[in-house]
Amino acid sequence: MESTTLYTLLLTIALIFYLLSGFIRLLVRQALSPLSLLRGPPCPSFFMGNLMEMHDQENNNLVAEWEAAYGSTFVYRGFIGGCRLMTTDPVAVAHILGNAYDYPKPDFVRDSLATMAAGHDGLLTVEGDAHKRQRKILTPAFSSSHIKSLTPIFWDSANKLRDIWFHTAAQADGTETNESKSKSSIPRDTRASTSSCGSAARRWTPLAWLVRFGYHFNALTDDNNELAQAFGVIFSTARKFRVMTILQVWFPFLRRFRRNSGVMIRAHETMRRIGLELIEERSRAVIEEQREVLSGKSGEIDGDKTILGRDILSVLIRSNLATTANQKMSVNERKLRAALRDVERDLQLEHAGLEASDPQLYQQILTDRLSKCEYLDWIVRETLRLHAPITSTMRVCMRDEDEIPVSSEGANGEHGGGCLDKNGKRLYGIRVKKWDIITIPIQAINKSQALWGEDARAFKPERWAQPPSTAKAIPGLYSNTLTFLNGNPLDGNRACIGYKFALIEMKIFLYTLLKDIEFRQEASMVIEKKVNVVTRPFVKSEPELGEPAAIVHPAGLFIRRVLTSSTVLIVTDLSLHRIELPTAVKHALTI
Ligand code: HEM
Repeated sequence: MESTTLYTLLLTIALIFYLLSGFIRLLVRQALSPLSLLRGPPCPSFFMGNLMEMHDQENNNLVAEWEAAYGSTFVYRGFIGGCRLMTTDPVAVAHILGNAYDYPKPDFVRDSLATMAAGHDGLLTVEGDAHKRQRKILTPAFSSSHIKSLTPIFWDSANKLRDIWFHTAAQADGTETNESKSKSSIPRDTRASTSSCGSAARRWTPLAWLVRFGYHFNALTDDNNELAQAFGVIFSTARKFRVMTILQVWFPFLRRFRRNSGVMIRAHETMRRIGLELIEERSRAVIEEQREVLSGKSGEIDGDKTILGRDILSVLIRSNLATTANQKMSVNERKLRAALRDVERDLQLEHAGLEASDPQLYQQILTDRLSKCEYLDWIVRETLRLHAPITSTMRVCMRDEDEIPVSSEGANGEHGGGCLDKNGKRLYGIRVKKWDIITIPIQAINKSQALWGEDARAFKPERWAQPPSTAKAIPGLYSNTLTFLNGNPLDGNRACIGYKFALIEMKIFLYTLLKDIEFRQEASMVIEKKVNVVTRPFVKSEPELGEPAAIVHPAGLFIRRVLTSSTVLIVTDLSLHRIELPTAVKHALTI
């Protein structure tokens, strides 16, 4: 054989081997994984494992069925039959989530989150020291006192959304008059169709987030807003089941050939540009503000006074700039003032006419009352338990080897505790190796009958009067649910940083919308869940609507304006939950 031919042959073999090496490594890793000893459902496809049947798991009880058949800890199959651990065992979950830096999100999950919206350097996607640093910087912006100062923005947003619905409802029926543009004069018999509410509601979620960072309100109503269009592109391409997507998980070079990548890149560029503009604009304003304080032209920086002072970005920029002792002291001062203001407000509440004479103060007291309203609180807890917007999360073991402990006392009602392997041997620790993938089924744990009782899948706010003691084992940040992930981290905390934000915002939105609008669902309307970055309701019976319509995030509440019904139907499941106004929201409405 000629030497050039030989070289060409060797080069070709080396190239093929290089291209296949990732694949071969994956096969070897999967074959050696101790997870292959565990039980689990049959694998319907060599190539896709159980992934196809899992695609609609938000709308069926697949994980619960697997749990009933194989116990709380088992394996399912991923790409080319690789074993992935799935566990609803609270002890195992606490170990995995509690050691967040040894069990990070797998590379393909981070890449997909980054591509959607989070960016490669965002808090949601970075790991290790970079995460620790970002979390430390961001934490002050999510403190209770700061969230309290942000509530006017939530109220403004809630009112704005309500007005958009009023407006589109009136437009849909051609009944809009100058008068009907105002809240009080919307015709009572106008019905907002899902389609008419669709575009405004679709735009609402991502843009409302930006408002928290100081983005202008007009974006919510302007159809041609470039940021709204960018979000539209990103959200419409999220989570579509394609073989190519699975291949991109394991062969990163294929990620270059993402569909719509040109459009996506432009959408990302728009988001980035507007984000940077916002930062620049806020930085200028904060620096100017501080210059005035230092020159004595104005008093102490009081973050509560202006919209500028209240948005998250300004707080972050301030905390980045706040290095002098003088400014640090002002935080204590602000706390003292806030405490004194609270006392004053409680007193003023006793006076009639406060809403008219001092609407802002009234709003603040109202917010306080809302957060203490027991029944509203139960509704929110129960909605978040049954309808966690993030239905599962994935982790990968980065320790060379580890043994994940499992409950010794029959987690989820199993006899004898532990978990059974393929040979019927009882294990009290699950051996895993580096790169083994783990799924934490948040929704299944939140709805587990073993942990929550026989009626676990029913929407029952009253359960919160006395939650079952078995549910206390769930290592959740909030209400013994995993909705916001872990509450007892050992090394690294990847629990939701914004959960208090979400809770108060949900209450304000519920209050505002329920106060002014009546709701019902037509019997023919079928609502299911659809994952588009987060899980949102989707009108299955009206597929022409495409994307989810008329949705209040994050409560997962689908609403439609109706005539004269005196009841409110809250759609939190495929079945309806009829809640008579006097019992469901009376406390909130009569504050
Ligand atoms: C009902 C509403 C919300 C739910 C159910 C929710 C849930 C979650 C969950 C489950 C995670 C962990 C994701 C994972 O590691 O797989 C998370 C992380 C996070 N959430 Fe939320 N979230 C909500 C609202 C918010 C809000 C309002 C904010 C901010 C204003 C926020 C900011 C974040 C951030 C920054 C992280 C990343 C934290 C980290 O990795 O250190 N979330 N959230």
